[in-house]
Amino acid sequence: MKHPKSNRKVGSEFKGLKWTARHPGAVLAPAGLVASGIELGWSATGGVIGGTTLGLCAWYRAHPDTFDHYAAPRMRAWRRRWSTYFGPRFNRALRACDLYVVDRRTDEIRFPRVVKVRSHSPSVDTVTMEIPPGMGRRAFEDRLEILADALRVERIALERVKPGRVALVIERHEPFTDTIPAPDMPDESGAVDPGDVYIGETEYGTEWRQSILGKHIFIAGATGSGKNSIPLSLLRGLAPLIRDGLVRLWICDPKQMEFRKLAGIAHRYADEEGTCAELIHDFIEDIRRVQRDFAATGQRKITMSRETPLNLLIIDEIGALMAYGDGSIARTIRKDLAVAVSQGRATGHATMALVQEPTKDTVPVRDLFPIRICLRVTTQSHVDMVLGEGARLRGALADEIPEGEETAGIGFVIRPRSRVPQRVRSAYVADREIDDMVAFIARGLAGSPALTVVA
Ligand SMILES: Nc1ncnc2c1ncn2[C@@H]1O[C@H](COP(=O)(O)OP(=O)(O)OP(=O)(O)O)[C@@H](O)[C@H]1O
Repeated sequence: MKHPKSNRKVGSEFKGLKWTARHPGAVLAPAGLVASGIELGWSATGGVIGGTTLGLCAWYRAHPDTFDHYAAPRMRAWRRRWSTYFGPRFNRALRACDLYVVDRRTDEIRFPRVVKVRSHSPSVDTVTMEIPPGMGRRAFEDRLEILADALRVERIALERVKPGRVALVIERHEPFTDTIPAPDMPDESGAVDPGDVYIGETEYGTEWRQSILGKHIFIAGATGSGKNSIPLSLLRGLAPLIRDGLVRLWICDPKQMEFRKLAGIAHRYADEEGTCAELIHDFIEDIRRVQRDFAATGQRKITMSRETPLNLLIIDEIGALMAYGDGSIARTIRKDLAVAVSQGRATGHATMALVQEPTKDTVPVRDLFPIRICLRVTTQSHVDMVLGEGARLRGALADEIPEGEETAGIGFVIRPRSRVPQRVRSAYVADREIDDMVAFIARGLAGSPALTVVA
């Protein structure tokens, strides 16, 4: 039944009760501690707290992978929920940005209410807020910059969760302020593990490493975002294996830029759309050849040697190839890549495709690549196109990375075994270092001794 609205505000005791019902933990946890202190004694309660803290410290030290995955995001989100996105200071920031509405009858000020805080990574929080009636999403959109200044954070992006709810994706600070120097080139093949090659750093201060053993990697980034530095960093790490004929490069370079320098050390190199399609087709034929050898010898897995090397196909600007001609090349490439991705693992054939714009031409092939890297892109929608649905909401603000050399090589990958984006930066391989690498590889390519390393 409809009833007339009163001009009186809801009593503060009932507001308090409502708040308690919404945040039972905030009341139950301290109440539980006091009850335990009274019932079990303060020293026993202190012992339990101390034991829990010690257990967490031991977990933190002993198993960083599981701690960073399970415990750290929850602890960080809890801390930020109650220290940053709560109370008068947070409301003051909202007020300074005009992010509130005033009830015309009661003159009560209503702020957007924080419903959930997630802190998937140390540098990004996702704060879901319920917006009060009378306030639109546009109000947030228009004030994101001043809100970022008011909260003293790097930048804020907005995602719509559902009607009446928005999520602020808050990038607190930029973890990468310096260029990461080019990776060292090991002297000997024995010092390289192709299953674990250095590319750069992660926002956790750990090394960003990647396997090329039958892996398929898709790299998206606008022009100047630093895409090339990813394959080039990998190649420096793999240099002795390429020099010794244990890894073969197949390069499609329709743009004829940096990769042109690698033409002399590549097993195959093509720089026109038609010849690129042929090269990709021959790569598939190579997979089939190894499969036939497997069938003949009963082998099931490649052992890296000069006779059976690993193969790495790099396709620069796959978008250009997919959009070329009458579509027949795109169809062939798509079919061939589907074979490479589904069957290349056992035969030691890895692929790496680079693209400036993950548009609808490239979407069909993008889904074939299990590992995707998104550097700076020009549109919000590109982020989820590359990294998967909801990636931007979980903090992958790749469209918000400022354009410029100081941010080149910065991007996001989805952390293995989770859907959480991780900010990464690849090392920078300058022209001089590409030349050094090419000279190093070319010196030994012909006539180095046969070597066998198990992949
Ligand atoms: N990893 C990096 N770290 C720091 N600076 C980088 C990095 N990669 C590239 N740069 C700088 O950014 C500039 C642009 O990089 P680059 O041209 O390789 O980007 P790209 O994404 O490959 O562009 P395009 O698609 O146009 O080839 C480079 O000239 C270099 O100065």
